[in-house]
Amino acid sequence: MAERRTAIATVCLSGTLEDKLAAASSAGFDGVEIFENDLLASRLSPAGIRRHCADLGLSIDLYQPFRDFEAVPPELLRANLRRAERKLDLMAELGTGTILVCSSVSPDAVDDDELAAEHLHALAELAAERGMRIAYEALAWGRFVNTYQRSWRIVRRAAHPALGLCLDSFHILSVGGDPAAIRTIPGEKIFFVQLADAPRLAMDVLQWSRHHRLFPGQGEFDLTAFTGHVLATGYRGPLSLEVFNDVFRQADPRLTAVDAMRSLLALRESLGLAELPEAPALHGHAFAELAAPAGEDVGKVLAGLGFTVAGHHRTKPVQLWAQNGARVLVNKTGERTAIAVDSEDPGRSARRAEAYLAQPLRRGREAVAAPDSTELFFCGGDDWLADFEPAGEAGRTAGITGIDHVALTQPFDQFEEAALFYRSVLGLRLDPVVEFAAPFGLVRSRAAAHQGVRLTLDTALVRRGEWAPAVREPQHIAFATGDAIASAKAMRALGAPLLDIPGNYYDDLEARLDLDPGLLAELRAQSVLYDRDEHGEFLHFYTELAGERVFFEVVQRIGGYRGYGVANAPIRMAAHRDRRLNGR
Ligand SMILES: O=C(O)c1ccc(O)c(O)c1
Ligand SMILES: [Mg+2]
Repeated sequence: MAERRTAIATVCLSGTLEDKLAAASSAGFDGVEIFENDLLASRLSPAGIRRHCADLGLSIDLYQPFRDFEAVPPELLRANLRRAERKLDLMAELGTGTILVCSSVSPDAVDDDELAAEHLHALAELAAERGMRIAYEALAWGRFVNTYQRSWRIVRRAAHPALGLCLDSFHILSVGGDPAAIRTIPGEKIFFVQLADAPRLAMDVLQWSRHHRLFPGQGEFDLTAFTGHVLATGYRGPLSLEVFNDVFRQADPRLTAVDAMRSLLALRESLGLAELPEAPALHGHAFAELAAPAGEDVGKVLAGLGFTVAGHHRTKPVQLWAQNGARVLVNKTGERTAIAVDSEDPGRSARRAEAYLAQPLRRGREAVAAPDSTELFFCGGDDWLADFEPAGEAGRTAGITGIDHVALTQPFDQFEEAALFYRSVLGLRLDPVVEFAAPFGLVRSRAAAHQGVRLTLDTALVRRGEWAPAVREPQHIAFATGDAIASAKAMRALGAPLLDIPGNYYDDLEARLDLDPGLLAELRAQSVLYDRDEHGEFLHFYTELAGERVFFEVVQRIGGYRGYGVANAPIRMAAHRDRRLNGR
């Protein structure tokens, strides 16, 4: 597998053909599929594109798509063969040997496999004369040929050495096709393989395919099983990504190409085929670091939550606040947000992150940049405490035991990438994507957790305009307590600015969940929110914003509750907004 070639279709990336090729090359792809529209709009001649790709170290593995060719009346066949000859000539200039032919969607096509095979045979003859090959792909919305089984029957019937299949995971998995039967196809008849994932959406399959595909591991299809079936046939060609996605189409292609390559690395690892440093065991969060520009009194809020200053960084204006196992760094330069995990082997964690194309950071400790530029530190136990001059402030406490999770607001364009990044680099498990209607628009959220490390990723679903207050939603840290009600009381006594929750919320809790009246009264009195799932219960409350961007949450997990109280997030957001506007 180390020698397995990787490719990416130019349609995955934003920009002109030159932008796309530069991005694919710098992310380390071996080859590209050139999408016809990218070539048509380019000022480079086909021979010029060939030279440009060679300079970039890219092979051109496929030219595509050629549409509506087969099973048509004779006069149309003549026109289609003529059209095909021009494209085969173009491919000779491009220096590529394989063209993708999509199954027909034309109203002129007829439902006749014999005729389709005959026509594809004629096309394969033209290709063979030039030493080229035809890869026939069944589109999920093909007029008559819409499964790979049917395209395979036609290819078998045509029985031409220059005619084979293109298998595209989307067309197979979107419509519930059984990929296991791929194993019955001889590998040498599979001429090309295109990989795409997608979220499960109940919608027209063409729209789904053209707008919502994702890179492997970012959606809900089982690309590991699919690719396993393909490789079992002895297929020797490249693993190529073909992802039509509205966000990727407008995002920086250099970032998208790295994301794409990371998805292939993760896929290979899931197949046991990649030589990557294994993810070391994690032991929860070591610390979280908040950017607190001068004038934002994060310290005052932390003191109210029962934290004390436990140290001062030896060289930087960074304070260490602690309460039992919860450690927060407050960075007065206001420069960065960082998360730090406690790793069994920080060096290996960093090597793995770099193998997964994370940007290493020179921070004196093992650290890399995540896609949203959050800094990710790998600590070994309490080794990092050596960077701090201890400050033996007296220990008050309000019941916090550690960091439960860190919520990271993601730039819209980086949401899918971030989930794949944290999953592959840290070995976190991803929860399904959830969406909720917040006061200022839809929010998409996804949690990633493993071995005591929990992150939630959020993004506004639609770019926001002037009205919405929080284009950059605040980041927040959630602390764990064994008793949320007791912690809330203790924190109020310490002067913590806890967020007030409206009475309507508690009336609804009462209606929906028939809670014990005593518990409900306590929740209401302390502005503690409540949720439950099939595993347990969740009590949580928030502070007001400390400055523009930072607030804290305190959570109590009872039983095996697995969630994050997402259903309550709109209540929190409205309350923060209310506070900001009315000073209440
Ligand atoms: O959406 C399409 O038309 C289209 C074209 C070429 C492909 O390889 C494909 O999977 C889809
Ligand atoms: Mg395809």
